[in-house]
Amino acid sequence: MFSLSETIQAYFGRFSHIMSKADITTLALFSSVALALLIVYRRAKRITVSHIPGPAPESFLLGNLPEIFLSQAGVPDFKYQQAYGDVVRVKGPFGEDRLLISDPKALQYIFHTSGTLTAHFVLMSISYGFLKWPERTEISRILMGRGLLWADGMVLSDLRVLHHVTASYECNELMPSSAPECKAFVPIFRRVGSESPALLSLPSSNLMQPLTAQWSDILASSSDQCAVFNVASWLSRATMDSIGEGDDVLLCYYFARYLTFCLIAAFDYQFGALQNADDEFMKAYFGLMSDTLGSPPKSAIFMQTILPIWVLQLRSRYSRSRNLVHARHTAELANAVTRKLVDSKAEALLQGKGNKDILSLLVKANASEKANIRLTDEEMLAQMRTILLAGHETSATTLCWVLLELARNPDVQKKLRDEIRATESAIHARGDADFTAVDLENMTYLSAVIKESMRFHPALYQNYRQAADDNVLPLSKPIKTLDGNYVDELPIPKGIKIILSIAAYNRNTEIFGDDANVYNPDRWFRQPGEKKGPSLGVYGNLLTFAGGVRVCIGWRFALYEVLALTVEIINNFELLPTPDLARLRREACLVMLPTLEGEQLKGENLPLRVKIAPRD
Ligand code: HEM
Repeated sequence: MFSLSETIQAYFGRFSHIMSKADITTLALFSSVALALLIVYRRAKRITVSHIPGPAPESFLLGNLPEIFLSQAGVPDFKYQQAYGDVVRVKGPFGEDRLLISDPKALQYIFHTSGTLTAHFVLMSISYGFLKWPERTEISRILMGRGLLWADGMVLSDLRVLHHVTASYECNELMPSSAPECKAFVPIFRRVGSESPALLSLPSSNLMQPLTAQWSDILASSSDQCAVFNVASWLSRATMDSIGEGDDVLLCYYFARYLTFCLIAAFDYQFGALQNADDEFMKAYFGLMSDTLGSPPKSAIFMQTILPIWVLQLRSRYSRSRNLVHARHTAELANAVTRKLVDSKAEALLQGKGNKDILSLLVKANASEKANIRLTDEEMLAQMRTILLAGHETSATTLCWVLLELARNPDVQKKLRDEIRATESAIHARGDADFTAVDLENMTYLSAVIKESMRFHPALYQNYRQAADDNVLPLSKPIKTLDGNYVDELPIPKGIKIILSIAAYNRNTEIFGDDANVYNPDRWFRQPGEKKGPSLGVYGNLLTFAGGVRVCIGWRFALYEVLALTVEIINNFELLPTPDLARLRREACLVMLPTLEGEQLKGENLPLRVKIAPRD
């Protein structure tokens, strides 16, 4: 082996006929030093995450995490975006560098490009460059068990779910790109919301009293035909009932992580949540998120961030802290409900009365499998609990924010009601009794209101990912680094934790216009040419349902549910703001829940004044 200076000397030795030996040695030494300096300089100039501007940490121990996890949802995201742009360096514990990203191209890379979904016969494999934060998946495990939201990486149970579901379905039924399965559920959403006699006569063993009928009764008995409702509580129960309903395959769809397919919501079960607000199961679910995840103490943020997962697991199993006791109690109730369902499906199958809902299919497929590849009880229940929570809390919250904006913007509310009633007249004129999925889709102002509300108030405001390997993020526009240079791509190290800000992306002015920070449904009628940026989300290019290989599996279901319930409520009622809204918070507890300042522990609260909407 030659040293660097010997190599250089050997090279310059070729010129010995024109240079003395001393000159060659000096030149070789000089070149070695220059080369070494160049390497050091290039290293120093190499852009790393620490060169990216960001807020000063609150403390060395916790960095910026208290502000990020204790503020109202989206508030730090918007603040950092304004001050530092769409890629922000934030600090974790002990000075660790993290990123908060709302840059469209970087997000597209993380959500879409870095993940691929490959079909091999009936199996699908997913390679995925950004995994979930382990401490966040532990939260999913506590709330929902080892289901779809929890899983990451090559999880055996995915293979099993995939196997069972594909064994039960024709492949084309699993891809609801035209969404016929979801549309088929519009009558159920309408029934949950409505008082239409035609729909009430749908066969049902335990028919709940619909939401509008109950509101109408309460208003009729009040002296001024007006009442203040905690709309959040009502909607939470209405969407729980929607999830529980359904006689057929609800929605189905692809995967999650490396291998998977789908899961489904048709439980073929009626929770009766609207009818019975005191139901123990419903009471446990109501307030679960705000109680277990809202405003965590700093010590909890610290522990969650630095403790190994097995310690967190022990803590969640044995801790006597109120929020963890609540989470365990809800898990037990949910397991009991879903276990009963599984047993009743198994019994029905034995008697040859099997239904076509997903649970029946799973039970059937599972029973016919060899023992070593059967879904365990725990796996089966976890998938069902995931659908229960992911499907009900998000839709209920979204509806809350839709109704809040309608109460705050009476012009928008009136315009929407006019469109709904004009459509209703057309439906009656053609001899039909009720809105169909196509009627809902064709209401352009309704669609603009829902898109705008989902843009402005995404129920899930952040996603949390960690780079599986060293990687390079492409950027939509160059970033000015702390030392004054510009970079148009950002190298990131393996393991770096990234917050994908759905809330901040949804307010990106380059994509949604200079007035992106204003609620304005009319923006959706602007020329499409005005929108720029890569294709990211499944609905209006919003990130509200995430995107790519881990997109929300229930987005179409949720969309029809929100459309149908909004139509039902606005057609029948006028919504007005109350003075309490001055205390309204966007509570950051994984899902962005409405709560009132000073009463966060009471759970979701959206107090709106409700009147019957007069007809001409
Ligand atoms: C407006 C309502 C909804 C919103 C805003 C929403 C949003 C989201 C988002 C942002 C994700 C990605 C989460 C992550 O990767 O960490 C997600 C995943 C998921 N959603 Fe939804 N969702 C809604 C309704 C539903 C419904 C109705 C269901 C079921 C019936 C559902 C089931 C799921 C499941 C199982 C996942 C996990 C997918 C995976 O990780 O592979 N969601 N949802």
